Amino acid sequence: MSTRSLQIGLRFSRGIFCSYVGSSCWPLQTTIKRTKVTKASSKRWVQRQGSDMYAREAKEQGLRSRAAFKLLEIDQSHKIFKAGQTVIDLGFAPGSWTQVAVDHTRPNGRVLGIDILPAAPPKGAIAVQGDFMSPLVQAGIKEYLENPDEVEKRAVEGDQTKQQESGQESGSARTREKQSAPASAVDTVDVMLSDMLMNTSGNAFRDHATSMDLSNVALDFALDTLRPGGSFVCKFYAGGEDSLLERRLRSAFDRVKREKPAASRGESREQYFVATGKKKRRKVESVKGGGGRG
Ligand SMILES: C[S@@+](CC[C@H](N)C(=O)[O-])C[C@H]1O[C@@H](n2cnc3c(N)ncnc32)[C@H](O)[C@@H]1O
Repeated sequence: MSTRSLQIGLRFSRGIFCSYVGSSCWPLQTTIKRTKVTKASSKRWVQRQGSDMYAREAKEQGLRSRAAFKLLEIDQSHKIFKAGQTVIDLGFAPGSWTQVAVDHTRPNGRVLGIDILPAAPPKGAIAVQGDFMSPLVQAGIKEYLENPDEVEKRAVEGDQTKQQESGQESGSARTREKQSAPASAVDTVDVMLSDMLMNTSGNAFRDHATSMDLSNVALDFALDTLRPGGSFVCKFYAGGEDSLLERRLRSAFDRVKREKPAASRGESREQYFVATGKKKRRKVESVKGGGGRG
């Protein structure tokens, strides 16, 4: 195992831009452990991709990954997307779900991707880099949702002035942003997607626990920000506690289904919850058993 530190800041970017929100780069020092990718394992991965029809088709259609086909199948069955919707895509990188969301919400849709890793958003989307488990990152997303036009404008302005700013200046801006980050809920999101998962460790218990943490925190955020009637699609790594997550979903949404799309590899324990028809007045406090660890 090799350990590397990454400086994670809350940065909104559009296309090839990489802009700070105003001057708010909140440096959250995050240590990410990475398993060394050996030559043999990367060769096996390349071979598998080559013989995989979804990977081939994704390449042909200009989609950033084969994962797009999972969301396309889910949308075909559950009719999640409509023109003009606001969509949040948690764990968006490399961005094929975001591409599907942009395409299916035209015209006038708005798609925001969040990922802990740096990645340029697909055309038509905006992205923020940060650890979604951080309350500061969640506050930044809520700030965006409360006034997306303003934040996008500031992102462009911030990009123009960023190069002139010193580290010290962004430190004081950070304090201002922390103080002004809104805590209020904003019911403006139509669809919340979460495909978040780091590389699995091979330890089924640990991978399941990590996945439940991510899913519960994503659901808490969805309860705060989804409109009544909104939809939540969430990847999870199956295991003993997924029935608790399902129970929470059932208390907050009219319909909840487990899905294993054809493009999801048979040997993988990943599945998806598709929850549609968010009930009115279902907030975190009324839907017990949340992650709440953020
Ligand atoms: C399977 S990939 C998503 C693929 C994506 N849906 C697509 O179609 O291209 C999972 C992503 O979740 C991200 N992720 C995992 N944990 C995260 C966290 N705590 N905050 C933000 N992103 C996270 C990973 O960095 C990774 O890019």
